[in-house]
Amino acid sequence: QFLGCEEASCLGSGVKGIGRFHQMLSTSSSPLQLEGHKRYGPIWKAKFGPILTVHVADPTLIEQVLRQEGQYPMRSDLSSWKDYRRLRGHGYGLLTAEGEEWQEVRSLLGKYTLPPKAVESYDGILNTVVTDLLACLKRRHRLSAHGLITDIANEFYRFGLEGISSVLFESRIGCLESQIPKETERFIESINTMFVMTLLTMAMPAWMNRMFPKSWDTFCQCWDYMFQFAKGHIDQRLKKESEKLAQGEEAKGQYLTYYLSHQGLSMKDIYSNVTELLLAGVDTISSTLSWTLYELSRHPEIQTALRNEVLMVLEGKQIPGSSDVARMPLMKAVVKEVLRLYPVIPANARVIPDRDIQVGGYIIPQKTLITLCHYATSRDASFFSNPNEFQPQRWLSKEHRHHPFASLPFGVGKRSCIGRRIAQLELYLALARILLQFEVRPDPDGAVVPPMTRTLLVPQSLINLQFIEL
Ligand code: HEM
Repeated sequence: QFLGCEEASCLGSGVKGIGRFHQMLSTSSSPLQLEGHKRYGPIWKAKFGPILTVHVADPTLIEQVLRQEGQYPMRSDLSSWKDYRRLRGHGYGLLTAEGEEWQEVRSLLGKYTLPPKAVESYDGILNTVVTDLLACLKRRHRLSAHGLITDIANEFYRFGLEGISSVLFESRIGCLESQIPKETERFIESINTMFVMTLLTMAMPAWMNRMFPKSWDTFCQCWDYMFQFAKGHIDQRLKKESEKLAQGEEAKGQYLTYYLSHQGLSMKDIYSNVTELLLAGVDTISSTLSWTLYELSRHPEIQTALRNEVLMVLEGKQIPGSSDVARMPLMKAVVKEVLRLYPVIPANARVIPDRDIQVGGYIIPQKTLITLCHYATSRDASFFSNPNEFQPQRWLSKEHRHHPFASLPFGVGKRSCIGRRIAQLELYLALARILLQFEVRPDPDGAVVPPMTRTLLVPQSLINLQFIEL
């Protein structure tokens, strides 16, 4: 149910006094954003279950919100993710922490995830993960009829989990081996179910969650497993470290868990941060990689141009490093374009906890959940010509500048994605080597696969691709 903004110049009435803002990152599905924008223009109020939220679907207005987000930007003041942590007595990780607590961890982690120099150092370990991904693809390729690999996202989930684990632990956890560890499968399943349950628990008022606790219970069980998985790996890794030290060996690690544990963070906070980083590194990578190959398979001329770019930069080398991918403008444009069309997190959110703000001539009262609809803006013909077409060249042309807030797949500002540089490096390293080994073609029987929202933006049906070995 939508309430058009034109009905009131102030969005205050009815917005104040809502008890629970469950939203974590997004309540707004992609079709809902497009429909809302079409019916009501760039700003409107809408209800999702018990949550009343102001939607903003114009880059200038999104910029206005983000410029007023304050010292400690907040995505939501209450969410089922936070409820779970309170219930179990867990700490908050970077995704869920707020205020000074958030700022402290953000500054600490940011030192190792944001400066390009710091991120470059992960290329060695990430390349070992890419080597295993290629072995996996070759195994599947050999066993398949006509090189058709079905459900490509499934291979990339395991790649995402192994990739983020390698950065967190500087060691490998076996997600890409031919015998997939049961715990890996269960971790990935837990993430997927948790996202679906996030939507269900948000759509119901709190009393309904108490009366019909199945969704809430399943949601908690998924988180329990994710925390348990992370704790197991952290304990194992830190134990190895202390054994090394006991034997007089130098134990200077180059991995995120090491940095966190040597900067005075409590074990409780390390567990919650690592759990949330593991979660953040799986679907994001898998989805972006799947959509990239899907689009490249449908645009063979762009695929060939990208392969040529990789070949030219590598000059006969087989394995690119971070300095090589930094010299691949088409690669960067392809990933940017994929994230414009398929932003894994299709809407972002902000709550300004302590003051009303003015946006596009409306007053948005403090504590209102504001949904930033960047799926809608990035498919809006006013900001991108042929908005539904895959045209990476648009990012390379100097004449066509885009509004800087029209496509924000990683968010922007102090609370933006802290893993974006790691994610980009991982995607570039994987894509470069996949394209050197394979030509990727669409599923011969395959229809168009549209995206849909399940908290995250996911393919509506499986993405199957034909791999031809080069
Ligand atoms: C294509 C890949 C990715 C995309 C599109 C993406 C997108 C996003 C978005 C939209 C946000 C919210 C930003 C905001 O509120 O302004 C976010 C936050 C975050 N992301 Fe990512 N992400 C990706 C990969 C990763 C990876 C690989 C990691 C882990 C290394 C990661 C860790 C995080 C964390 C910890 C936050 C919370 C930051 C904070 O609250 O301070 N992300 N991401």
